[in-house]
Amino acid sequence: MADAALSHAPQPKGATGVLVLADGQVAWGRGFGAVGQSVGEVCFNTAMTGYQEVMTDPSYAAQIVTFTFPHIGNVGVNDEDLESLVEGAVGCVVREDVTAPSSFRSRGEFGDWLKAKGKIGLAGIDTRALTRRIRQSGAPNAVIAHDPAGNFDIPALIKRAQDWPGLEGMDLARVVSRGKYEGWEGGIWTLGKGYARSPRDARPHVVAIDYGAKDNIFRNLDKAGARVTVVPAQTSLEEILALEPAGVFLSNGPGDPAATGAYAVPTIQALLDRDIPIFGICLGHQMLGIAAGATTTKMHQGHRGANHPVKRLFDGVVEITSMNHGFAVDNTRLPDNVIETHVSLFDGSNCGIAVKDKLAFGVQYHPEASPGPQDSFYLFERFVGMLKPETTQA
Ligand SMILES: NC(=O)CC[C@H](N)C(=O)O
Repeated sequence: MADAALSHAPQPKGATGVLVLADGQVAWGRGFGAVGQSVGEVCFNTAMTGYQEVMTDPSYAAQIVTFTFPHIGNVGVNDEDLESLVEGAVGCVVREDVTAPSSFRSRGEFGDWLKAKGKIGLAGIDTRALTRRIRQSGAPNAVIAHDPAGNFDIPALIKRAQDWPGLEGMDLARVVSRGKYEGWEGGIWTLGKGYARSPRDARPHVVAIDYGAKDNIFRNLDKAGARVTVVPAQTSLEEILALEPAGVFLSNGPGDPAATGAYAVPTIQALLDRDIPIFGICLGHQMLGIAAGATTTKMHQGHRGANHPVKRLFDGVVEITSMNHGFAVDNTRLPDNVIETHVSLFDGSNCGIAVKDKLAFGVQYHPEASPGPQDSFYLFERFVGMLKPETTQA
């Protein structure tokens, strides 16, 4: 079977998986990972490494990730390259069949791992054609389905994709947020040493609100010298203040930032009013923008990859960044108190803001990498450097 592009073709012999778009087009392939069907928005990610981090990033909740890199799964999976244990992408679309893992770090096979996580894989797809479709017409809603016996009810799958309301207006942050308070332990990973142990001396206390966070953010805050307490998305202002934060961190997360107005935005506004230092990443950045009076929009195709150039406006330096977003702060109508600090060199969209007269800033990209370059680790140091250290030991 040749790599399948989108078409209205009938089911070819041997097809055990299919991607069914809401407009009725299908791409037939070979299923792997979990058996079943899942609905979501189809996006594409251009990173050449880091598929395990991508598939465990909760910001991909309700999305089906098309990897443009053709060989996915070939270095297997391990127990270290995880960004979260909560749900992320519902499935992935890849070009080549997953081969036997080849890496000294591998502890398992990608398809088995996806299956254990209930995520569906689909191989044998012309991922270039699918990516071009997304670039031309925007990210479509679709169902990804896997059945080893090859039984697919295509009209029912089309209907499921059509009935799905889509990401716009969808509040997913509170769904994927971890449910309990957690003290954070552990810094960033290095080869041969694993994850660093946090020193126990007095450090500035960061309360990190988990809207679907990637763990490498907390590891980087730890490395930059913070003591980190992770709290759920709907933690009240009073509970946050009772923890006596030196600063508050707003995490990345899935869904539409404008749909978090019932809980996140008012809390962030109140933190701004109290002049508490704030740092937001991706969804956290977008919600900080909304709290300060900006608006967000849904992008045509979004940005997902590990080599996106971003210009830092105050000194012109270009950072190569990791990205995963489908919404953006609208930089065509920023209020006077929101200063644009970074822009995308791909399309000029907003990539960073600072709130005037406050110690509050956010970036649209992922300075924590995982996967991706480490050009922007400095942001964690800048944030923790703004904060007062605790006088007593934690
Ligand atoms: N990685 C993120 O935090 C993504 C934020 C938001 N869900 C978006 O798609 O734009």
